[in-house]
Amino acid sequence: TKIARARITIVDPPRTTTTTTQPPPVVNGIALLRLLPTLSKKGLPAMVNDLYLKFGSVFMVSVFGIKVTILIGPEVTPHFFQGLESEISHGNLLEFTVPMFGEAVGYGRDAATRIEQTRFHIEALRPSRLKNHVYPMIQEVEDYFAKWGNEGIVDLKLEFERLLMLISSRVLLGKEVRETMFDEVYTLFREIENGVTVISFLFPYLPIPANHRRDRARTRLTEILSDVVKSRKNSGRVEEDTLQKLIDSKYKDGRSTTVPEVVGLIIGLLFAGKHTSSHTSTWTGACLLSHPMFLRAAIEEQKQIGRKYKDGLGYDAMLEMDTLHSCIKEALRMHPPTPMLVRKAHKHFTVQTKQGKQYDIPEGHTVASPIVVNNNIPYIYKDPEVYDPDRFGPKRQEDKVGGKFSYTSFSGGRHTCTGEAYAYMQIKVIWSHLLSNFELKLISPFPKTDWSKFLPEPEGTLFVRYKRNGCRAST
Ligand code: HEM
Repeated sequence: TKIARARITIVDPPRTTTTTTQPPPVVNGIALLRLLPTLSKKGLPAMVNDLYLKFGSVFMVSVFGIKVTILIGPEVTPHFFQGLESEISHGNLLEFTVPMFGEAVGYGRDAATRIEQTRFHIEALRPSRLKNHVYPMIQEVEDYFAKWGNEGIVDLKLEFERLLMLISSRVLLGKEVRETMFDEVYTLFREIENGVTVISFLFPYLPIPANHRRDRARTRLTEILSDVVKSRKNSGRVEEDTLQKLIDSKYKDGRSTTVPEVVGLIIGLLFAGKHTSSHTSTWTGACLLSHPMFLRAAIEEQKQIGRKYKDGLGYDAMLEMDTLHSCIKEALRMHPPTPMLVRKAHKHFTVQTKQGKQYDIPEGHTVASPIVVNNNIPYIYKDPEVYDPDRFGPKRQEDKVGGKFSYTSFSGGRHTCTGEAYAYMQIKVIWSHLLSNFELKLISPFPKTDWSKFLPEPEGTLFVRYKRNGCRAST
């Protein structure tokens, strides 16, 4: 049985046949004020959904004096996702990352350099490179859960946060950090992460305590990582991790990456990959452990794959875990860690809705596409409020049938997530181990989403009772 959870339900807006281009409908201040109770009680997706129902898939709101055009659904988002950087880009919307990653990378640099640096990320995280990372991931996961007792109660959210950082430090940062400096790096990184708030997003350089703590933490983290990079460069020592790939990266003109660039690039990857994967692992657990039918199917798949790969699971085995993959993908559909994508339109463009209306989006507008609403459109996803991993199975493939940009948890087009394959791999390694080795029971209620966080997460704790397979429960 599928257990429906109380979530937003989106109905298709009425169909019209107008074809003349017009400006997007404007949501005025009064309409926004009327939705404040919805925002405080049900959160951002419910509020944007209400606007979608009323205004359709394209509308404009004014927030803090900034005009934001909202685009919802695959019909109106192709240009948003794949338009040229000169026509639509992040503009200065990611300025808040400069004090986090440093001025040597990303939005501290010009667009051409940034594009080359994105290529370094893409090459360092290529799925083919993942093969080398799977064994270290498995080792890290086995060592971690070996420390659990035969039975007990744990907060999975807390466990995953630490475990994901352990995996990242081994696979991304490398053995120097993992073996001798993990605790300090973990603490510093959390300080930088905690510095990401609505205020730091809007005013990244405001002299407030949170920004000071973030700056102090980055200075120290930069010192530590710079020493690691310099020591490798000086000694000629070469490792198998992602840090090494960034050290070995070269610009088109043959120039090597500098130490501050390598450090900024690796902090950027840590930031992009850690909280997203850790919250997705938690949501996957909450969804699976509250849906017995899918839990049984995922456990059965582990048994089958375990029988096939008797000598131990590796890269190929992980790729065969289609059921687990769908369970994670469905948790991500319903609980995307990045709920809203934003861009700046440098040139006006036109969109056409499913109903045939055409809108002109003016140059200079901030444009946003809410993943939380895109992923719940009922003409693409049947009963979108229901956790149903089978929707991605070979018979239904709802996201493929819905067309390009129907599933946007990893964004799409020009800025699609470079770490998607890596993310699935590490979450599968974790859940494959848990499902194969433990009986798990959810104790906490199904978590709500904490919308007060800049990057929303499962609210509170996620307590589960575990019992190691083959162990008798104590009385
Ligand atoms: C479940 C886990 C993850 C989710 C849901 C996720 C989601 C996203 C999204 C939505 C974007 C696009 C933002 C935009 O269009 O503005 C993005 C970008 C990115 N992600 Fe992920 N991500 C995940 C894990 C990871 C991991 C593990 C890494 C690396 C280790 C990573 C690296 C990146 C990078 C480098 C970008 C920037 C791409 C660009 O701007 O060109 N992500 N991610």
